Amino acid sequence: MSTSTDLGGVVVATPLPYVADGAAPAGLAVDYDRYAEHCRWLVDNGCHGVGPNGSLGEYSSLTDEERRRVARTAVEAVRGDGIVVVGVHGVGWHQAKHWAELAAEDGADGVLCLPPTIYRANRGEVVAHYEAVASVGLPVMVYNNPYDTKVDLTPDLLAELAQIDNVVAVKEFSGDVRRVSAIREAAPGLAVIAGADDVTVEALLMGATGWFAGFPNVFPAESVALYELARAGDLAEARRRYEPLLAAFRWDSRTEFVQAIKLGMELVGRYGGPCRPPRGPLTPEHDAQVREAMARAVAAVRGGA
Ligand SMILES: N[C@@H](CC=O)C(=O)O
Repeated sequence: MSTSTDLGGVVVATPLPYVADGAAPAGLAVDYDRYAEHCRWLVDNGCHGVGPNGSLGEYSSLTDEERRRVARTAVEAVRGDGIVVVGVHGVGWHQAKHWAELAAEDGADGVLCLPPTIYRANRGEVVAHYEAVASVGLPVMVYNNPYDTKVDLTPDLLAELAQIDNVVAVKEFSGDVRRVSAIREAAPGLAVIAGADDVTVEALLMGATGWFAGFPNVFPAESVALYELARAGDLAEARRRYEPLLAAFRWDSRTEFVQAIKLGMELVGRYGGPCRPPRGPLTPEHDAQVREAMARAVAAVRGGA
């Protein structure tokens, strides 16, 4: 169990299981029971928590009612055995703050928040956005994803955000592993969380305290083992286990990451299922690439390679 106040550890960004239902948006309803079972399975396999309503959780395809129920389902499923860090991304501060208030009411341990998602906010606007979200009182993990938001939370800007009460961590998704050291220098009190699967070991070796991304949905126990090896500085063993996983892990940063991770789950016997439109299925070429990457990863995990 994690009691981390910096929202560290292996916290899994969770996808949603949909089932056909003509009355639901796009004919696909969230299967809450299956989602609860998945959250529980992750913590039972050693993960330190779950992150509902991130981009992997297709939050932007949910109705408001669904979005809240997903967060509540996660809290109820893992309560006491892991942390729940709810995605509260919003087009502006009002929406993000609203979702943070609901997360607090529902018993979340923290929130994950992008900068305003609908326009390229300037520095002062980014600070005001996080002040509003942090005023709710839950620990806040800011989310640097300059590909989706067009706002880069640079080490210098993070140093300013770290001054805000309750801002405790950054999920670093830029892909630039140099950022880990730069952030630790600029904002020593801010926890750096590896935000993309294929930079995890590099980031953990350089002082990141968590891993918040998607492929632990496929390989939870192995991810926790890898996390512990990297945190302990066992580079040789971490690299031996990490390298066969990397071709799969790279899909976490690709446009079709949701579909790829759901296919990865199917390939290890879990339920993945479809995505809500406009996300479509993988092309045959991408499908084959994910399967090939997964075959290598699964062989390594099963063979202990
Ligand atoms: N970017 C994803 C996590 C990555 O797998 C999210 O925020 O949900």
